[in-house]
Amino acid sequence: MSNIVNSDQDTHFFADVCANFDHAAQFTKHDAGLLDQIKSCNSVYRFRFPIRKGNGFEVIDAWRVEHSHHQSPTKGGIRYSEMVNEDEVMALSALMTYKCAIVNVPFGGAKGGIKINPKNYTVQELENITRRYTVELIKKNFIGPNIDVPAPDYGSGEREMSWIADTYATMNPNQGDALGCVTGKPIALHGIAGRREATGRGVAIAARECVSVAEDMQALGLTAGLTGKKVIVQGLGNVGYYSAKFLTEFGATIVGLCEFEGAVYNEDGLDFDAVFQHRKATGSILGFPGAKKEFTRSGEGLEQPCDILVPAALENQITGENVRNIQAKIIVEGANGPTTPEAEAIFYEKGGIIVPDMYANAGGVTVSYFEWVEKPFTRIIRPY
Ligand SMILES: NC(=O)C1=CN([C@@H]2O[C@H](COP(=O)(O)OP(=O)(O)OC[C@H]3O[C@@H](n4cnc5c(N)ncnc54)[C@H](OP(=O)(O)O)[C@@H]3O)[C@@H](O)[C@H]2O)C=CC1
Ligand SMILES: O=C(O)CCC(=O)C(=O)O
Repeated sequence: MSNIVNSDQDTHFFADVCANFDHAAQFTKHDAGLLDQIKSCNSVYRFRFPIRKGNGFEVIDAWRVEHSHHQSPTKGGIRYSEMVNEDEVMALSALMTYKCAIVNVPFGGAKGGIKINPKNYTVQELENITRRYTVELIKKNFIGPNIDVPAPDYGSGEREMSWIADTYATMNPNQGDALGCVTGKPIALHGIAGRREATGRGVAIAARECVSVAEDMQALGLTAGLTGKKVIVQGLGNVGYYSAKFLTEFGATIVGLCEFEGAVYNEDGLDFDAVFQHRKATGSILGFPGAKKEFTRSGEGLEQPCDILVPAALENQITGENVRNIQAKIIVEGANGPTTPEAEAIFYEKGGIIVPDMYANAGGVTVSYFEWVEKPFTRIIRPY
């Protein structure tokens, strides 16, 4: 059982992001109207389209939200998840605006969502869905190298980005920079070396910088530096896998890994890649031979002894309900919005440190900027 709570019935993610904004805004002298303008989502495009499935049709719900047009283009990933809803996409698009501002990349924030569980579709069906989604965005001017530039997010990756690039370039045959309509593309299709690893690498660097401050670590009863620090990572997808990889390279010990179906733990250390390969081969993180403990409730994995917890799956994972059981002293947010405001307040009361998402996971959009700024003025030569 996972502890996901972002269902259609429980959607306050955007309100949480706005509450954090209001909290920060009180320390500024900006006009209230201007702050309101910054906070709101500028454009919310909700649409539905049919695809053929089996002998019939299925209607897919989808979104693209452009939170802020203060910079062009707007930028942000596309989430493929059956739990996607409008509130979530709005919240994620707002986080993109603030994230881009923090790392000073010249984009407004945006985000997309396609309400499907990719595991329930064939590759052909996923391609159809992605291409149709792209066409819908083109029709409404919600995509383009200087308009709005998607990227990978939860449930999507290089393959989906290549379908988007190809669809956009096909429909804009005279646009020389068409491939700049999306980032996170495969290297062979004008992607950029390092984008795949970028978010996790950034998370690991953020953790390394955080623990380098000796006084802060002393206050937590820890020594400075990553060497010997015990880490639990939630999510073994793009962000979680590369966070674990680089944290290991920087000297930390991965003691726990949590996935949808459960969690594994070994206080002496887990080989994250062996766990990943085990999950790939068996379909489950459970049953990994190197684990000393395993939990069928994924959330229990978060509550095991460690110094640093890296939630790298979804929002609302550390809540008022489980935060008191979290033994980590530092949370480095790989996912967007993994800690609710209530949990955050309690964690700070306990004396913990949180390295926030919009800084910790900004490596992805930073390297996306490098990919985008190259703006390949290249036509795709197709054999058909
Ligand atoms: N990709 C990127 O560049 C960036 C991503 N992010 C954020 O990072 C987070 C993860 O994204 P990303 O790594 O790309 O997504 P992926 O789809 O690559 O991986 C997500 C992983 O988390 C697992 N998972 C889902 N829910 C749970 C749960 N409740 N408990 C444990 N594991 C779970 C998934 O399992 P399963 O394999 O079963 O689906 C999957 O392995 C999201 O919040 C995203 O917005 C932030 C910045 C950039
Ligand atoms: O690489 C990008 O443009 C966006 C990545 C993303 O969606 C995110 O940082 O949450």
